[in-house]
Amino acid sequence: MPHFEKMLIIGCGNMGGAMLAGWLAAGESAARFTVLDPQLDAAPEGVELIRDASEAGSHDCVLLGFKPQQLGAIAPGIQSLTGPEVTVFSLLAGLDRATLRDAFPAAHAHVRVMPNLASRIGKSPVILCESGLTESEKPAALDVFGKLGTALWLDDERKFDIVTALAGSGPGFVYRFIDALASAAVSLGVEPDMADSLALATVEGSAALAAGADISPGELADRVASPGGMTREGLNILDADNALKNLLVETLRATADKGAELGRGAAKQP
Ligand SMILES: NC(=O)C1=CN([C@@H]2O[C@H](COP(=O)(O)OP(=O)(O)OC[C@H]3O[C@@H](n4cnc5c(N)ncnc54)[C@H](OP(=O)(O)O)[C@@H]3O)[C@@H](O)[C@H]2O)C=CC1
Ligand SMILES: O=C(O)[C@@H]1CCC=N1
Repeated sequence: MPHFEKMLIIGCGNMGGAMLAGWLAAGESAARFTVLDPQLDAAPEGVELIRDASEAGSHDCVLLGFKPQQLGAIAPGIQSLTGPEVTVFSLLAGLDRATLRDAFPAAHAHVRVMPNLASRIGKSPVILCESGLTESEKPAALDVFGKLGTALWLDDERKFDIVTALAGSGPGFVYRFIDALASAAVSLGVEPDMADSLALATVEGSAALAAGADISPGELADRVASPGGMTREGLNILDADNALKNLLVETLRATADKGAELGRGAAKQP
């Protein structure tokens, strides 16, 4: 029997909505999905939208898409949806597999999933860490989430918060960088509209080139810097005392620390 044929998405806001849009854009049938979300205005065409757990039909997996801080309040009301035939996929940042097992003890398997908002356009990394899947279900899970971009297993769960910071939160940091690049140009006299559009086009083209290149981004940076030319002077500012790298180490550390804090908060809940 095929695995993960019918998914119930519980909480379909920014992230759940981006994933659902990504699956539909990838050609998945809308009939495979039901959304449970009390306030959501509408679900995409053909996707069933229910407001209460009591309205749910059958499904073989749920995708938890509400906030980690809501686990204690929501879990008791969805026990009946997470029985022994159902795999729990969780987007809840910071919440480990043990917490998911405690919250949904009857479920068949528990899988942490960390995508990002580029799921909407099929270009998200998706990190998975499982407990309880059978050998035939593992590739099926990779296939489902691989439709949103590039899915991969992380076996060492201790690294989940840091890869969440990198790949889940990462778009936030990249958007901030694009904004800062444009804003720096504005402060040096470039018109705001032109600065915004040049900064975005530069990051888009650079990422696409790096994705298709057979050399690393570090080497590509050196290729941009013509010997004796302009770019090296700018790179020297970013590289001095590892300024940019150190800033990003702090950025990822603070982000991952918050994941651990969210995890401890959820583990304390009754
Ligand atoms: N945003 C991102 O880029 C990423 C988010 N995540 C994870 O995804 C999850 C959701 O985050 P995000 O999408 O940003 O948050 P949102 O607030 O946009 O989405 C949460 C959704 O859950 C709904 N909800 C609230 N209460 C219930 C309930 N009782 N039953 C069902 N649904 C409910 C909310 O409705 P309402 O708005 O009406 O309260 C909302 O639609 C989090 O766990 C986060 O860690 C993971 C990776 C990236
Ligand atoms: O900010 C958050 O908590 C979520 C997790 C990763 C991205 N957004």
